[in-house]
Amino acid sequence: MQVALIGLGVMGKNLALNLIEKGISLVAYDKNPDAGEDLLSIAKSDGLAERLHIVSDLTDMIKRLETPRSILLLVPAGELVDRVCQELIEAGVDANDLIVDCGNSNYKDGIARKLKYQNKFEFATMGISGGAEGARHGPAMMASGSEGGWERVELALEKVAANYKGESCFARVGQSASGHFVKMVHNGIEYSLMQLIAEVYQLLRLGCGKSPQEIATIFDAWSETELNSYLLSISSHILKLEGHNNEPLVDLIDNKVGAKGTGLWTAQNALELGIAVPSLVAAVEARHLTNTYSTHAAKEMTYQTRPTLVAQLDLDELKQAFHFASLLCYRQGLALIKGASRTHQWKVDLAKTLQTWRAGCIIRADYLHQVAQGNEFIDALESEVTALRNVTGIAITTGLAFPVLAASQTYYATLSTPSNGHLVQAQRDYFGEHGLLTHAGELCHLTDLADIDAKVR
Ligand SMILES: O=C(O)[C@H](O)[C@@H](O)[C@H](O)[C@H](O)COP(=O)(O)O
Repeated sequence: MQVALIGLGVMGKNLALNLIEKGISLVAYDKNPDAGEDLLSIAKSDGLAERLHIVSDLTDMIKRLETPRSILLLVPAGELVDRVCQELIEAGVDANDLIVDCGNSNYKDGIARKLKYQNKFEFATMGISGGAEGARHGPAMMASGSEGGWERVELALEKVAANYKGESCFARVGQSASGHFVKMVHNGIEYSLMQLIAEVYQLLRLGCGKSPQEIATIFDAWSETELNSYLLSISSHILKLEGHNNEPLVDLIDNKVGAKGTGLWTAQNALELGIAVPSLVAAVEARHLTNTYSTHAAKEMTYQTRPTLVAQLDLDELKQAFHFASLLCYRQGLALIKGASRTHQWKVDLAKTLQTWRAGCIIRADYLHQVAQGNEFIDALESEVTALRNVTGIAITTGLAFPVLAASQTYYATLSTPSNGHLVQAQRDYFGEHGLLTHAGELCHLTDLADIDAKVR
């Protein structure tokens, strides 16, 4: 089996080592020759170099590849993807060749490129998750499209991808650019889970006066249960890191949170599609808010722990609330994927999607089998519904910020309690003249509708 890989940055280099380690013959290229040299020296020291060919230009790459060719792109999202595609066309790719964009590209670009290159080569998309570690030892791979070329490479990628109980975390999840959409939503859920863990940490640290070490101990205990997840484990490890004077390393990190765009796209697309994902949107806004005040101002902010509050907070109830809110983050993400798939006729297979998230990716968690059981399972978790309500209530009274916790509680309350939409509709009707109040009047046989017409000026 032979594939090519263009882009030997952190993800590309590690995926290259994974591919050749799994017995795949690889032709690799990066416009920065040092990246190729670096990869070759690592491959040599790992005894993997015999299956690796570093080329210095794309024409040489095209010559070396058996036809039809399979080429993976791991270059930064945006116009660079098109520049490389154009260079590959000039280098001689043909209509039977498969080129897969594996970066964090916007799915809308994927749809456009599929049309743009349809007579030049087969363009496909695949989301890869797991960071450097995942790429090296087994990432999650969310592929999409019905291009004939997939048959040629999917066996190899199934081997390269993470594996969960004998099943590969490589799958073709749906049509067209749904692979990038699913990866985008993966990242949207990632943002919300990271923020949720930070909010539980904040409640325990500032709300209850616990030390990072004590919070790490609580997270470790939770990791012994079905709450075990990659993000909880790394958070516990981070909170245990200390300097020479036992100062928590986490305290030396600036509060300003970065973002490369996939979370924002998730929020934007959800609003455009009319699908509510408040926990995922709240996580994006929480990052934005950290950038609205200066580092100095942040340092000036003080907070006094309130003993009364400490007594109220039950750790087991906190664990239940965290679990439930986490499930709701996935629920919102899956609802968004389902809605987008319907709108774009992508036929996304949610079971396959969840299979790709079982291992290797950033949002992998032991409770994913519960997510797979669907909303009925979540709705049956009555004690956790109460726990989320109670903990959110206590959290709010601290005066600290809990955007994802509160958004998750509000999301579930909106789905499970009577709506107040009728008044909003009546208000819209009042100044928008949709005839709703008049119709309501007629329904209850009001003969004189003067009261309705007597509008407030
Ligand atoms: O699944 C993954 O491997 C990660 O999600 C990866 O894609 C990347 O780390 C994110 O893009 C981070 O996003 P931000 O930089 O926006 O936090």
